[in-house]
Amino acid sequence: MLNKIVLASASPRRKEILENFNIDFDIIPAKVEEVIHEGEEARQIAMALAFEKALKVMEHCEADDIVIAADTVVYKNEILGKPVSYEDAYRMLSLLNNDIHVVITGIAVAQKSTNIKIVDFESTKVKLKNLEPVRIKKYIESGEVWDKAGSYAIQGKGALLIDWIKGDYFNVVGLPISKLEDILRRHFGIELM
Ligand SMILES: Cc1cn([C@H]2C[C@H](O)[C@@H](COP(=O)(O)OP(=O)(O)OP(=O)(O)O)O2)c(=O)[nH]c1=O
Repeated sequence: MLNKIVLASASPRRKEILENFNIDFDIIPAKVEEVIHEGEEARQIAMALAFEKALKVMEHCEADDIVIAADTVVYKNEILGKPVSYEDAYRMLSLLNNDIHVVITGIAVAQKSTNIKIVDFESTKVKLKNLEPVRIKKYIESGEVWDKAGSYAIQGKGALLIDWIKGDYFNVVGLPISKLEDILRRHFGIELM
């Protein structure tokens, strides 16, 4: 019998990405408080939060279920999560403006019955164009910044802010699908092709 796959995420983007591949899955959102500790590295935070989400959801699953979770952060001198206000979004986008930053997604895959617990990360470099303050304001007013790490969505109107990217595009959107397949193939014999 095939193991059930559970995506531990409320993010519509993660669901949409995974739906494009050869895999049936259920969704159980993970409710974890995203606390960032002083001095922690971005990749450490992204991996720890992804791992926490996977473990939380695993409690509600059958022992054979394979649970997948992810967490995305944006990093430039500091770790940027989701904006909490207009000012916060403006500050983040001004920090990222006309420069290179990295988007890091932690990915965790876990199964209770085998005690397999894998945690890894993917990193993508993104360069933003030189944006006039009025363009940044207009973008925030578009309304898509709110549930996005770093206050932009590359898959939305945020595409207009981007100069170039180096690495996996899907990693920026929130799910490093190629890295995920590496993990699923290697540890569970599951192919997404
Ligand atoms: C940089 C960037 C982030 N994002 C999103 C991906 C993530 O959904 C979000 C970062 O928040 P996360 O905390 O990683 O995820 P989430 O709260 O949306 O969902 P869950 O914890 O239930 O899995 O930012 C984009 O959609 N596009 C982008 O270009």
